[in-house]
Amino acid sequence: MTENQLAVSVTDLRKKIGNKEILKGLSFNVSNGEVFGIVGPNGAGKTTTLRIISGIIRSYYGDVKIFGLAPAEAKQRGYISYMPEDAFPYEKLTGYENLEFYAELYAKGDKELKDKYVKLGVEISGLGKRIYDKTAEYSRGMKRRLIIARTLMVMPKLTVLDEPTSALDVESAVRIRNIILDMARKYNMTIILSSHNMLEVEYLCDRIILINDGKAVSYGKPEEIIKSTSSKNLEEAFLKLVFGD
Ligand SMILES: Nc1ncnc2c1ncn2[C@@H]1O[C@H](COP(=O)(O)OP(=O)(O)OP(=O)(O)O)[C@@H](O)[C@H]1O
Repeated sequence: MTENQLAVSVTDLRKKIGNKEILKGLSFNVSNGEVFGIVGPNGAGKTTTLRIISGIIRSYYGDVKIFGLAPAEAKQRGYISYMPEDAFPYEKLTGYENLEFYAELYAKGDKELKDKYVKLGVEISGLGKRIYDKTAEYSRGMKRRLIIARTLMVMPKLTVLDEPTSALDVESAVRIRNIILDMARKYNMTIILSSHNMLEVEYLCDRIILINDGKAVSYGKPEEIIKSTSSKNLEEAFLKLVFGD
């Protein structure tokens, strides 16, 4: 793989908070146009890794490059659109106004570009006329659809989604997964997402890194990991790799 096909490269990433080592030497890369999953149980270090990649946590050891740039620089240039796990819309605004607000940040005064982002956001959200209601009146699933639409509509070079379907019912989770897959296929987007749902990443991701306690347990295509551990699915592979079940 040549350098310019690489969207993200992470080499020997380490992070300590206080005396606790949270990331213990993670290495992986993500190519352009790939949907990549960071998977692991609660507390494995997924959010910390995503926050470093997104340029939010700036102190760490190791080397991280986003399209050849330090994450903070890539963030500053507007290359990255990041959805935190606990992201919520502004409840006093309508869905449409929420999209306008976020579009403005990325369009930086370009009215035509802003309108293009908002139009795409409305379409991605699939909220129909409800987009003009105050988001305080939305269900949890509708709020998440709006937030996902907001994150994707600016067509970033890199989209980072922290647990996009956590705490959603089945119907909402399926809708969100379909949005992610549709956008990835239609626009060849580069997306990194985290999840503790092994079956979800098996469905969504081209390649994954399985992490536990800040370390990589496995890395590659889901089907290869399943095959190499003689498992029925990724969940079973994970249990074997971590607990030797
Ligand atoms: N600011 C902090 N101070 C102290 N410990 C922290 C801090 N941030 C994260 N940690 C610890 O680092 C470890 C990894 O946390 P992180 O949120 O990255 O994991 P995660 O895989 O995203 O977990 P979850 O699936 O629960 O969101 C956890 O043990 C967490 O308690």
